[in-house]
Amino acid sequence: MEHDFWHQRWSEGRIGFHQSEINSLLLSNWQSLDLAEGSRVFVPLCGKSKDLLWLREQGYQVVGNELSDAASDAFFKENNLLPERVSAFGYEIRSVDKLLLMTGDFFALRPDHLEGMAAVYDRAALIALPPEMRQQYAQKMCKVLPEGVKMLLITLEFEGDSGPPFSVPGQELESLYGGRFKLTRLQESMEGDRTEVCWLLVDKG
Ligand SMILES: C[S@@+](CC[C@H](N)C(=O)[O-])C[C@H]1O[C@@H](n2cnc3c(N)ncnc32)[C@H](O)[C@@H]1O
Repeated sequence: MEHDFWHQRWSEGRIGFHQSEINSLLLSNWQSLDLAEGSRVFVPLCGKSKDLLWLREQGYQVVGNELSDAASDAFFKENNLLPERVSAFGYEIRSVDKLLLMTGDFFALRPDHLEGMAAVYDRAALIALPPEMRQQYAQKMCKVLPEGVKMLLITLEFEGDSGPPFSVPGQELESLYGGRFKLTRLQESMEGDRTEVCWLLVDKG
């Protein structure tokens, strides 16, 4: 999926994926990760998700990554947060207490960018990508994430394959992440004719 596709969606406000409330599967399943307060949590392809704020409120150090500068800017403005801003490691970085947002390409991330990350929260990131990019995305994740990391992953399952969003069934997740992680299907909820599925991934170590 080309960068221009996402830049255009943000500039035209075509962001139907954005939720005005905290994701309910996040709320009911996050405790399964059993993370210590203060742990570092990575939120890839985060848009301007309010889930970032909820994670911060739980006492974690939250690091988001988003391609669109418009999305990052909107996140801080809409939540009345005044970030410090620097350009570093090829990313535009905005930060406030316990929350840092790296604006730039996910696929350019390196392991040192995600040092000490204890967990990942992926909602609507993997399902935003077409099949060949999902492979690259999962490979990149496995390359840059430190050992012992856990992940809460929220996917969609439905008939049809013209996305985004794309349906990502359990067998595909197993082939993408099963080499490194043990996958557990925690919960699902119906969203119209789509099923939103929440997975726990634990590093096999
Ligand atoms: C379907 S949205 C999900 C946003 C967010 N996770 C949420 O729950 O609202 C996918 C997001 O990924 C961003 N994105 C797409 N390609 C990216 C890339 N290569 N690097 C970083 N972000 C990217 C898009 O700009 C978009 O905001």
